[in-house]
Amino acid sequence: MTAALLEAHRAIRKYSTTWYVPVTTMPAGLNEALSSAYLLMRAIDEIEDHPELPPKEKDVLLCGISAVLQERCRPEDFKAVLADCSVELPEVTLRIGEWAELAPPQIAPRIRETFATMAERMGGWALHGWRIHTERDLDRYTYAVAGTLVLLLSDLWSWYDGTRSDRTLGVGYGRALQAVNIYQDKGEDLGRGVDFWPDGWDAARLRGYAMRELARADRYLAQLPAHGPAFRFCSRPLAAAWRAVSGGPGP
Ligand SMILES: CC(C)=CCC/C(C)=C/CC/C(C)=C/COP(=O)(O)OP(=O)(O)O
Repeated sequence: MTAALLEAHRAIRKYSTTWYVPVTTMPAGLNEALSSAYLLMRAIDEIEDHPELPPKEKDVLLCGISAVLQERCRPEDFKAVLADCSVELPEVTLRIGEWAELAPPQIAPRIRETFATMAERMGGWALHGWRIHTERDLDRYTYAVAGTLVLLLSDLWSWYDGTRSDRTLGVGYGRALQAVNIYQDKGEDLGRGVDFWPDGWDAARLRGYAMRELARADRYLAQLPAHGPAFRFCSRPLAAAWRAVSGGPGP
């Protein structure tokens, strides 16, 4: 294992109880691609969630990162975007150039495309104060920050060993996991002034939304080759998501 990949795994361990094992146990090639993807996601997510950054500045930083991802991804260009930030940013964000370089060149542009688009959309959500009033708003948010990740995952499985997967069900997998996070993190999110719950929704309604998407995620998983890397990557986080919503108020 290269020093760069080892560093990436250390960074993932700091942030994720859910994804550390799935990412770091993947075979060579997929491992670098998924490590790069996870850390690019975390790097931009830390800007979206930052408690002290003003919304306008979040949008400027996220659109600046998006632009560099659409250009040559030079580490110095990421540094220039982040240099004038008014608050201290976490290491995972400051090292975004390193994470972008980890991706294998044959598939790197596909990974960068996901995060170029995601960063721009996140900037818009932050700028407008995450106005999530209806189920359609929630659909659009869960698509932007998680559904599109599984579209990327499906392309990675296909690139790696030709694994075919259902991208419609894949969007459900992403939405499900994001909805479960929103279900679990309500107090924490409200504490920093962000409300992802559509107007008038109670726990039973959000849990119903999550369970409908979890059922799609189950079908996504069931269609993957048993015991292949894609199946192994997706199964554990999905089981954890089901556990998180089991036993709560019914839909
Ligand atoms: C390789 C890669 C991009 C993996 C992510 C795949 C995926 C479908 C993510 C859904 C979005 C989500 C719930 C992220 C939270 O991760 P987190 O690390 O905050 O989760 P945790 O707090 O539960 O550990």
